[in-house]
Amino acid sequence: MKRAKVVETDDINKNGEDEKHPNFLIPKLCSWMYDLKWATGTGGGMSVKHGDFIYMAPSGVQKEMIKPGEIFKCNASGEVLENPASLKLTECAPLFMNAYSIRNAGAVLHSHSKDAVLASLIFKGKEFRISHQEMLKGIKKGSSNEPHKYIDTLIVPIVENVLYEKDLTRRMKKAMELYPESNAVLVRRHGVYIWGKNWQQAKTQAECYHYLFKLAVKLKQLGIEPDQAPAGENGIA
Ligand SMILES: CSCCC(=O)C(=O)COP(=O)(O)O
Ligand SMILES: [Zn+2]
Repeated sequence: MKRAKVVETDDINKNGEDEKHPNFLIPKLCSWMYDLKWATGTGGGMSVKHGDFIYMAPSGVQKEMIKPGEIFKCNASGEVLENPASLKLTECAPLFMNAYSIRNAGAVLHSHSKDAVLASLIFKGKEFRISHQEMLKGIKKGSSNEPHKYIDTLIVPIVENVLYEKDLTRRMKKAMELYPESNAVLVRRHGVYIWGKNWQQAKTQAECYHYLFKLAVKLKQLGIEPDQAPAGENGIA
């Protein structure tokens, strides 16, 4: 028997609205992304699953100013059921759907952060790699509950950019199938898609990935390979 979702009374605002509903969460999370410069110039965005439905932000709007009444409601196949403000659905919709259908994600975001773009450029091939960093522990191995270890090498597949966002769908799917342990796909010269089992995990993993992207760029500038095992480090042991 399906258990009814419990709504915490703390989540209900004075107008009787559930503030943990994606109609409220997505504007809040998009504003957080904007503040981090991950969703400036209308780019980037976020999608959250709630029960049997998938909620997505609109396209081409100021992502830090989205209102609860502007969020799209879709079914599990990504078909739009409600478009309350008659806006255009995000161009990222088919890419967000990859995370739901291939990884059973509960939330997915698309970031245009400069650190993600630079991380996609310091490695010329198909993979971003970094190892021996404490923040690796904040990222799970694929859909499992197993975190990366400090000594593991985190690999993020890189796909080449295309003219239109939706045309990235096939490349992202291919990258996800080739790299089942990754919870992110970098898009060269564009940004990154990151997902998690719920919005909290998508958010924390996104923070860890972005931290590691920034660090890798700096390490490269210092002539240190981000995936190189430590050598000649002689601190107290
Ligand atoms: C300057 S945004 C270019 C288009 C893009 O990359 C993007 O992520 C747009 O997403 P939207 O949700 O606005 O369709
Ligand atoms: Zn984009």
